[in-house]
Amino acid sequence: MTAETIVAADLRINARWVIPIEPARTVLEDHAVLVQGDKIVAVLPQQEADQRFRSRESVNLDRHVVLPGLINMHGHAAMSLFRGMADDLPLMTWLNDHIWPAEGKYVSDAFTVDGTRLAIAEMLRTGTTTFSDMYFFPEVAAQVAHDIGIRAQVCFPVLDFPTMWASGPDEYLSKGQALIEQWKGDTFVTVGIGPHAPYTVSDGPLEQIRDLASQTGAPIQIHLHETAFEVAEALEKTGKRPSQRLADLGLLGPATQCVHMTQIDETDIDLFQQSGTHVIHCPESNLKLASGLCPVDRLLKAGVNVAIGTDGAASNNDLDLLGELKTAAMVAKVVAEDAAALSAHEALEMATINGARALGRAHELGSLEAGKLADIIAVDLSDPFLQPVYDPASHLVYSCHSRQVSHSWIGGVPQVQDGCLTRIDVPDLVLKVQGWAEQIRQPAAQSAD
Ligand SMILES: CSC[C@H]1O[C@@H](n2cnc3c(O)ncnc32)[C@H](O)[C@@H]1O
Ligand SMILES: [Zn+2]
Repeated sequence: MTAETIVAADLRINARWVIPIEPARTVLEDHAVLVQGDKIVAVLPQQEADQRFRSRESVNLDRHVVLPGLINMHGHAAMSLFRGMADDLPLMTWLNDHIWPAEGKYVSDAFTVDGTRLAIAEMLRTGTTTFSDMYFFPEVAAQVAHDIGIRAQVCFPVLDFPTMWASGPDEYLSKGQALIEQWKGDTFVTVGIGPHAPYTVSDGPLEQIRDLASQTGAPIQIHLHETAFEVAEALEKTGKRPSQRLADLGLLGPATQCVHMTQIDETDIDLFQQSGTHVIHCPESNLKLASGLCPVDRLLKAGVNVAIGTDGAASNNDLDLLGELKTAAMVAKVVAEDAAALSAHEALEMATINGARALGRAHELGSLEAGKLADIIAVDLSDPFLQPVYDPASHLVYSCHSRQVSHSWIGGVPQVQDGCLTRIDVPDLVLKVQGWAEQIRQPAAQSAD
């Protein structure tokens, strides 16, 4: 018998429970996660780790559950500066009468720096390690995410009409193409194409988007079938459901992520299943704007990949993915009329491995397995009101609050330690956010005088 070689590691995380996501629906007890550089090298029982590894640093999390970092697949990060500005409105009134005028007035590169930092601070603090963004000044959001060290899919916007970022489809696409080139090969930032919605982007630009995506491999993310009105209006104008129009234009496929999908019939399910298109479910935004609800259970049973997103903080009104999971699980049961629909483990898969699949990064993200990137979070289950703990997966989805996220590492780098952000100066950020709020609040204050 030969003595086993001792392997060096940078970091050892000892956890009371580990939910690795792969293998599916597994809860490991008293295991260790070993990290070397930016990757996981082993997930194994602590006693075995004692024999096989020597680690430079050890973190003992003996009241915690450790799992892969969460993946928030849809949002508009800088819109955090509009949180609570226009509530209790349906989608088109919210957009036409409140959000789009405010964006025209306030959104700039400086707004995007501070708004994106605010969103990233909230997401990191609540367990997200990768997010997808669709907003103006994507070059700014990409740089902010990269500098902080959070992973981001940054989708540059495309609309038929001019905005503060571009004068029309040709400029959106040429600026976006330059961004794709700039970030090629980066481990933190990937660039996607973000046609806003079928009702704001016409066929010509959609065809250009299809060609750019196939030339570059860039993913496409689009708001789709958000409301019954969107589908009815499209049927009236084009004779087609928006999903069919996108399919006919060649836009559906494994690199396409469709956000919302509250209106689904059997033809949509067939299109998505056959093309490998992903659905991004945003239940809280759909509830708050009274848009409708995505039938997640039906889609999952049909083999469609469903990931989860918060949408922006102006329609949610937070970026807390654990909270979103609870909502998703509750709503899925009512929609399916089945209490077994979307179990706690399935909900956790939506926020981890399914997000990684939608990003085309399941080989390196979404589970705690040797060889994958060390994007790891820990949630402290010692709170008296979390006792007893029979099943940590149940607690994560149904009982925890995001403040119980205690630690987070991205590529092995600590981002949250004992509940504190390590790489963002929060007091300084809050001062800047208050400065924006004073400007944005001004018109209401004047009219009240
Ligand atoms: C093209 S940049 C993103 C654009 O989308 C707007 N937006 C935010 N939330 C939603 C939503 O739920 N449906 C449609 N559009 C949305 C945002 O304000 C930007 O203008
Ligand atoms: Zn959105």
